[in-house]
Amino acid sequence: MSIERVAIIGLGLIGGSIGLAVQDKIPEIRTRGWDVDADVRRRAGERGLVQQVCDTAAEAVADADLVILCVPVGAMAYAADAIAAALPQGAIVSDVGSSKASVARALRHALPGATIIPAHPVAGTEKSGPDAGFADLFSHRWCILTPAPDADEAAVADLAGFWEGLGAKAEIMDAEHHDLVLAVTSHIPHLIAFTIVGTASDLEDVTQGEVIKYSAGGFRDFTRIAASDPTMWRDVFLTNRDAVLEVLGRFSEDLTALQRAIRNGDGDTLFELFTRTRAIRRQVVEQGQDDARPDFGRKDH
Ligand SMILES: NC(=O)c1ccc[n+]([C@@H]2O[C@H](COP(=O)([O-])OP(=O)(O)OC[C@H]3O[C@@H](n4cnc5c(N)ncnc54)[C@H](O)[C@@H]3O)[C@@H](O)[C@H]2O)c1
Ligand SMILES: O=C(O)C(=O)C[C@]1(C(=O)O)C=C[C@@H](O)C=C1
Repeated sequence: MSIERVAIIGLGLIGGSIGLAVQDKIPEIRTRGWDVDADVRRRAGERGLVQQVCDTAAEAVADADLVILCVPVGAMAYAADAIAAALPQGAIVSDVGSSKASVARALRHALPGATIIPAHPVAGTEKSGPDAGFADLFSHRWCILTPAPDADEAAVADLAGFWEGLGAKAEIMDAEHHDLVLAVTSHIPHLIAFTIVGTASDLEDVTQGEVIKYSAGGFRDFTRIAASDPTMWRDVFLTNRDAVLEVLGRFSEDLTALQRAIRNGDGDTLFELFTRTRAIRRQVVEQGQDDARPDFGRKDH
């Protein structure tokens, strides 16, 4: 089966970007969408995020061969319940959640017998909502598919082909492994940003407003990440608890070692680490994770 009709449930940053990307890059696929929030549905219609914004979830999925749930991970089960009765036989159900193992369990429970192929486009911004999406968000970015070992191979291939059609690079991964890798590369970095911006703001009393006034460079970069959607990130940490706590334990040990090095005047340890991390930055840039965010690098960003 090749995909001809996609239904997008949740029309915020990711759902809206998928809708725009399909219309831009695979226009032969028809797009319908629905969001629980009436204001989002109205704005999605105004922006043309999908060809048809529906009044109900049932109408959106009625003849879809691919349904993609683009809601916060804590809302996946509710979204699955909303489509359950109307889901066509044989349709692929996927999602874009930032954590995978617990979402897959929730979807299997809500949609017994459905063809469920979870996925995670590793692309986003700190913005959210129906005004945030853009068609090139997924260009040259990874989309990690985490099918169960007994998943329908043709459905996995169809979904991988769909994401490649949107410009992404598809990769297959075990869900638990995905959750550990993303805890390292995405979840803990966000937690660090939330923490440092929170700490700096708490220190405003001491610094009398100077943290915000003089924030440039490093702190400013952290504030972009720390501006990310609170609902989304609350749900990520609650659903990827084990992997996040494991990586956080290791991070805390490394931080304590740095604290000791600073206290002891151990410059070699600091220099060695900073040399190593500088080389890692070079590798990341060389591996060409092109940043498709339209405002990336702009002065007002
Ligand atoms: N933001 C990112 O950078 C990013 C990147 C990759 C994956 N993701 C994942 O994508 C998903 C969506 O994130 P987003 O950034 O698009 O969020 P968003 O807040 O921009 O959009 C989510 C939308 O889902 C709607 N919604 C909530 N509950 C619903 C329900 N039960 N039924 C229907 N609609 C519902 C909301 O009204 C909202 O419009 C999350 O699971 C997130 O983890 C986010
Ligand atoms: O670029 C950003 O602003 C993001 O936070 C995107 C990012 C990431 O951490 O890389 C955030 C969450 C996702 O699940 C995938 C991508």
